[in-house]
Amino acid sequence: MRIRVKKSVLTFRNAKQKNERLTMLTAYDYSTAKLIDASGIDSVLVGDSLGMVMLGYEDTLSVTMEDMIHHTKAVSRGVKDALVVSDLPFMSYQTSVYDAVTNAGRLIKEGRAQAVKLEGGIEVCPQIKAIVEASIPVMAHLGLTPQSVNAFGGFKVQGKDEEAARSLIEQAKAVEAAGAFAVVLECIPAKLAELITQSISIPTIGIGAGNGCDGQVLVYQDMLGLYSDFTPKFVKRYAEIGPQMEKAIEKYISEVKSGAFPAAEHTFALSDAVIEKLY
Ligand SMILES: Nc1nc(=O)c2c([nH]1)NC[C@@H]1CN(c3ccc(C(=O)N[C@@H](CCC(=O)O)C(=O)O)cc3)CN21
Ligand SMILES: CC(C)C(=O)C(=O)O
Ligand SMILES: [Mg+2]
Repeated sequence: MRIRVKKSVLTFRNAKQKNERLTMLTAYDYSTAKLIDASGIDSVLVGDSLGMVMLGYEDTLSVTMEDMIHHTKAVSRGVKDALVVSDLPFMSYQTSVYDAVTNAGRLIKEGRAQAVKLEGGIEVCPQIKAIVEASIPVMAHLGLTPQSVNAFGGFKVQGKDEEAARSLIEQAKAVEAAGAFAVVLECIPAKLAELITQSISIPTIGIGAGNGCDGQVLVYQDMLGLYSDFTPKFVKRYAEIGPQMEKAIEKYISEVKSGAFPAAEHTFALSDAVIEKLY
């Protein structure tokens, strides 16, 4: 049996010191969160990617605080051991330090997350500092920050030239200094992610950032073959659950049509005495 231990920001701090890799997956609902937690994951992220994989939007920009709270509540009810981190959605923290602290507080108080994540570097350091001062742990997020999709002109790899690479190293140092307990590095060259990882003392969690990070995160639908709108290069498919679901559903349809389902064992009986009276 797996030994189960409640994870916290200390798990993240200790992991970097001990050079142990951290594991993180997204979850957006109770049943999936429960399953992922029971597998022994360190952290569950209620990502604003839910706008795409759960709600069918083309990007994450339409996701609201209400969406995030709704899904964070469900995930928190399913998780016992993992650290639950919840994304602050677009325009819930960019507008002001006040909005950032208020909305971070809602994800903790109403959603029952244990930490929040927000996108950006130096420009959001006042927000990171204020949220941390309110005793809410903050995970930062640099590189391909999807809430900037329109500024980037698409979901494009970041930090490819010298200037952009230097800037990302500075941004990582800045979010650490502002008090972030970890930082997601999304879609940046592996060598740059490695350099950033060596340059700061908080753990880096990579997605499309190579093997030199202190941990990894993926969207669970991507790694299980449950999402097919696009498959980024950084995704490894650990299972093909989507096609398995399709096969099972096709079988259900054909068995209902043929009358093979439900069988006797799926059926509730009426006693002969009652049947006799009714007929
Ligand atoms: N299902 C899902 N998985 C994710 O990883 C994810 C989301 N949704 N939604 C929010 C963001 C958006 N992400 C994305 C989306 C597309 C690419 C993509 O198409 N990347 C290209 C690279 C383009 C380039 O070369 O610059 C690729 O081929 O991987 C990457 C990250 C990551 N996040
Ligand atoms: C991909 C991860 C890092 C994320 O921010 C999300 O799922 O929203
Ligand atoms: Mg996100």
